[in-house]
Amino acid sequence: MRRATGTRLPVSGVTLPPGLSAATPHDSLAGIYNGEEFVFEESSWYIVNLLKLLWHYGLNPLRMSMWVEDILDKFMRIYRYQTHDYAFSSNERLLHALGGNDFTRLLNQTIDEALQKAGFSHKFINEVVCPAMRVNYGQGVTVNAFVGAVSLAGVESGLWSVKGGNKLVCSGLIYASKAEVIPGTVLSIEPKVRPRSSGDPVKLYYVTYNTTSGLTGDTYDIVVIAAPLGRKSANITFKNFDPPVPDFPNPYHQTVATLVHGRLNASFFGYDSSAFDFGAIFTMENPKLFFNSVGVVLPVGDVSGEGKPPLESSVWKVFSKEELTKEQLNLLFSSYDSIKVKKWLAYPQYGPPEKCPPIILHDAVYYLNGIERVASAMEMSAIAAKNAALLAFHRWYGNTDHVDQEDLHEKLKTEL
Ligand SMILES: CC(C)=CCC/C(C)=C/CC/C(C)=C/CSC[C@H](N)C(=O)O
Repeated sequence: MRRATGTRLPVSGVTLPPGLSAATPHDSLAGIYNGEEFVFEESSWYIVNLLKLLWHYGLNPLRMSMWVEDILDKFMRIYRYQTHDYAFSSNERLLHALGGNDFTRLLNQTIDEALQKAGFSHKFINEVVCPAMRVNYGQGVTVNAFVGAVSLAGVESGLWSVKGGNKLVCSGLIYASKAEVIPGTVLSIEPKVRPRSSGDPVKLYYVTYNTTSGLTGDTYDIVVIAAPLGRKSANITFKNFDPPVPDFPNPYHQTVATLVHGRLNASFFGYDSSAFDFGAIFTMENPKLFFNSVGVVLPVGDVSGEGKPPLESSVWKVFSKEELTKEQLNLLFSSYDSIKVKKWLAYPQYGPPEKCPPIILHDAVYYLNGIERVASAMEMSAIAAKNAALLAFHRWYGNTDHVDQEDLHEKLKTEL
């Protein structure tokens, strides 16, 4: 793990000051663009930045950090609960155990409503909070307030990145678990009851999957689904379930990530190329804008700045709702030599009040991705996975004392 050099809003340095010095010559600056002009341009001088922030937004940035920190402090309780093997049978219960009604309320209101109630200014919400939602979740301030808080945590300074890419977390976990991976696509799951000469019959699930060698399958005691369910994502048929697996609406939001090796067009942003040193451009809501953010992709771990390519020949990551047309690319870049486009259903389409999909789909069928409706992030998926493992274990052995326990915070305070 390395300190992240990625997407950070210019307001985030306020809580963790990098020092009263100028940024290194290789440090690129962030700006907030409203579709016509920059409403905020980061300065490479910490003190100038601080004064600019105070001038534009008063104490809102500092208060925002404190607001997020307060939620984060309560959220971190989950690691303690899981260390003590406690599990939750629904995402709402998990959330309630961490922050009580304050947390469940966050699911039922927008980040806009929550921050307005907390006294943040419209200007700050539109110019700072909205761009953070757009870069992280491709949506505006109508997302639920919990994912809003996660998104704001994601633009603070002091984050860490995985050297080599986040995909190493998945391969590392598979390796550590010694799991045998069968490459293929799951098509259906069906309960099977196997009679036993002595005692109760064994309840199993037959999972059918398509592999390179054709259609095949196997029986399992416990099934854990770790892919978003839906017609456009994991299209799994639940055959002959009694009771049937409930249908739940699960809309996902399309995001297009375009990686471009080239030169950003300063004049598109109304700048002369010699004075244009933005490495991250966040955007406000504007129907005329065809992208959500543009940011330079930097290697993880190179804190010295040495080895970083000059901004003019960098790799840029553009997030947009739709695939960029040739005309749009030519507007945004004065020249480019290679492009990679990834269109995907990256996270839920958020819209409070949010109802989370169940974790338990059947006796021993568990579903992890419901937690994405609370907030979609790899940290959340890791928590959901550990919760499902603990839950499956406790339900298998009938340990009711470690499932859906109330007042865990108080209980663990006195236990330790
Ligand atoms: C409750 C709070 C404030 C934080 C929970 C901890 C957490 C999940 C932190 C993640 C912060 C982060 C890196 C957010 C970026 S947005 C997610 C990103 N788009 C992704 O796909 O992972």
